[in-house]
Amino acid sequence: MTAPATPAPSTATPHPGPTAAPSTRAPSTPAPSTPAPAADTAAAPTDPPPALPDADDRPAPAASRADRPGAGAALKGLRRVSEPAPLPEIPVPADQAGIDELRLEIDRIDAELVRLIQHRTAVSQAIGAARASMGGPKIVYSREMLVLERFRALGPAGTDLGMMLLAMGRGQLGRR
Ligand SMILES: C=C(O[C@@H]1C=C(C(=O)O)C=C[C@H]1O)C(=O)O
Repeated sequence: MTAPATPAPSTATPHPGPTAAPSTRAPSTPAPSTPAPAADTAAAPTDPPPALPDADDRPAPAASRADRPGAGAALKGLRRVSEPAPLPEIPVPADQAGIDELRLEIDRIDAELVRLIQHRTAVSQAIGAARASMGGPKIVYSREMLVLERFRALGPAGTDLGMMLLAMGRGQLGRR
């Protein structure tokens, strides 16, 4: 895929003393097995991942289990850009009007998610294009494992979501 016309702005502010996901995750959270990140958005979720040439440091996927020793230490490689805003409690609506109101909120959330995913994809592809132009690897598994650890806060489906985001960022770069 092509890189975005404008350079992706860097929103990552170095943060001394990262306090990433592990501190908020219960140690007893079951760890689903984490398959290798998908390399192609067009691939069915059940497809075996295609060969991924030019990766610099594989195989790291198997080491993504948060229950392995040192998982928390590994997450220190993920910077927390800012403290997350606390989320409001959502009361169960009492009537149709309340449901309609919450649906509006879902519509807003979804639109923002789509916008952010598009932005993330553009940022990821810009990094990939830069690395390719420097003769570097197309994929950095060690970094991808850190990204997936972040999404583990959402449970097993979060890992799937993280893998889909990684695949979107790879675009053509991840194809054979
Ligand atoms: C964006 C990068 O390049 C690739 C894409 C990643 C992503 O979308 O998060 C992570 C690692 C790399 O495989 C990067 O190295 O940070």
